[in-house]
Amino acid sequence: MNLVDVIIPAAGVGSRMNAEVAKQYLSINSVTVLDHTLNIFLEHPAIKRVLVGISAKDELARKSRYVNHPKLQFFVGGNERADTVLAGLASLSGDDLVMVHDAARPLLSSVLLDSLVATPLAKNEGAILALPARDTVRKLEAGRTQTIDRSQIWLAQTPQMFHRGFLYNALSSAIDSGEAITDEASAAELMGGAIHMVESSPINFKITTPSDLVMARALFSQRS
Ligand SMILES: Nc1ccn([C@@H]2O[C@H](COP(=O)(O)OP(=O)(O)OP(=O)(O)O)[C@@H](O)[C@H]2O)c(=O)n1
Ligand SMILES: C[C@](O)(CO)[C@H](O)COP(=O)(O)O
Repeated sequence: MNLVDVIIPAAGVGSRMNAEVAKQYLSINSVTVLDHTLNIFLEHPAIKRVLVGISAKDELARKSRYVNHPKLQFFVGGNERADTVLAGLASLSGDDLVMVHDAARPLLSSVLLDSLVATPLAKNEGAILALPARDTVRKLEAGRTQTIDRSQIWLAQTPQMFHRGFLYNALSSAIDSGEAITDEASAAELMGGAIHMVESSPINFKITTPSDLVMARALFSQRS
């Protein structure tokens, strides 16, 4: 089995959630979103270490129920998600496999994690969970619509897995060149890296807005 380090970017402010605290600290069934996410990785046998990127001003991360877990470490993140991930990569050494997973995706299943971990990766490749588009896809530009061939459209999720050295170089280069990148695969593509798409589930959605939190709470209630 591949042994993998995980970086969890959790240094965002959650502006689209518009809540009193950053969304990773909102509660679902009395457990924070971050702790739900940590639980998935801390329980998984393929995971070596879990590195959580938090804001320099964070006063809540160390209240985690896993704060003393031997696999868990915190580091200070950056202004953008990519800066947080890069800081996490800089705190690791070697070229082992590393995964990046949003703190705000607490509904990842261990079965999907197994599928990703089992994906063989060359040094300049990546593997990500992604969801094929199900609905008709339409582009709206300058008031005109155009229907796009949905068979080629995949919605990127996390985790996203790479060899550490390749991802470090790809993210550094994308940040230095001022490219606006929202995930690791975008940076890898800019370096010519091939990305394996591992088919995911809509349940692994990201909690972004208040309606996502409602759905996540309903799904967790159904589980318990
Ligand atoms: N500087 C940043 C910005 C985001 N993230 C993290 O990246 C993940 C995905 O980002 P997103 O959903 O955009 O979170 P926020 O930036 O917090 O939300 P928003 O864009 O609504 O402000 C989240 O777990 C978030 O905490 C991070 O670690 N460092
Ligand atoms: C990485 C990501 O979750 C993939 O869907 C996403 O791109 C994160 O940030 P966003 O600002 O919500 O696009």
